[in-house]
Amino acid sequence: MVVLSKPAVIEHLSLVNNTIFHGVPLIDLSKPDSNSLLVKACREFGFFKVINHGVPTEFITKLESLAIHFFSLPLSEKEKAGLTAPDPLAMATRKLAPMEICIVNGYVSSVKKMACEILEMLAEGLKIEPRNIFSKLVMDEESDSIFRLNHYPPCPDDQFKGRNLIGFGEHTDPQIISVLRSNNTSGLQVLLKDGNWISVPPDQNSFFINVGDSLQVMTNGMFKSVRHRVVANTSKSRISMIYFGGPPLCEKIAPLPSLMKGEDSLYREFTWFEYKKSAYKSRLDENRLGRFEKLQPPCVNKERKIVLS
Ligand SMILES: O=C(O)CCC(=O)C(=O)O
Ligand SMILES: [Fe+2]
Repeated sequence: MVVLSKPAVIEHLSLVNNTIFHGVPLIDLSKPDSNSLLVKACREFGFFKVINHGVPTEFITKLESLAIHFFSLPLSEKEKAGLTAPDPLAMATRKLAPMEICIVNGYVSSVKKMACEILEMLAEGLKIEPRNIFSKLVMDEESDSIFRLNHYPPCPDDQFKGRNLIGFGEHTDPQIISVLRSNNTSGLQVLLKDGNWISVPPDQNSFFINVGDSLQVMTNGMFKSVRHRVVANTSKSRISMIYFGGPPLCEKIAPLPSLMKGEDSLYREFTWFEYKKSAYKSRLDENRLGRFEKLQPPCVNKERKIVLS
């Protein structure tokens, strides 16, 4: 399914931190040490970018032109084409013309292949078997994956008195893995472990990868589902393209026994359908996994006293 978001869903006005971060892990997928670097990035950030990803440039440029065309249509044309949603928070969906289908399919199948390769490299890096333990969920015919195009019109500084507009509120992606790129326009921010939001510089030559909630659960919290948001750009229109690789609706999601090594499971088992239903009912910024966390037994501190609170 292709989903086109409404132009800039503006949630609230606030002062946001615009510190540019140059430390996003960059992983060259063609290098022999990439498996362990992927694991490290998923543990430390839940976010990284990849080069030598194998997605043909032609697929990327064609899709980007198509997206620019969609979003530059006058409102009346968008309405005619079913590109506007009646409710400002709803997503607009529409049927595509055969040529457009060809462009979207080419891009999505190539990006899906890359996402699955990354998931297989992660399994290798974690030394768990089979190699396709994660990727088979995305490869499955019934996989509940989504492809989304977002558009954020420019929000000039003078108009908003130096304040930044949040174009897409903070959240984590619920699926297994997300593959993102933009039209070389800044706006994406991620939350670091130290609690600081940082701006991610755009990069035309890379794909950005997010760990999703389901992968966090399958790794019993070892990999972090990254909290992120988008701040509207002051001068340029931002278009982003995201492929969300998800499992089949009936798939049971739980920590993998091969990764537990005697640890307690942090989450109770749930189906992807249950999680998706719960996530869509909750607020975007909520810790949506909270409802699926297991209550941990009271911890014992160094003096071996039971700590009850
Ligand atoms: O537009 C972006 O860069 C990110 C959007 C996003 O996080 C999402 O669609 O889940
Ligand atoms: Fe997201």
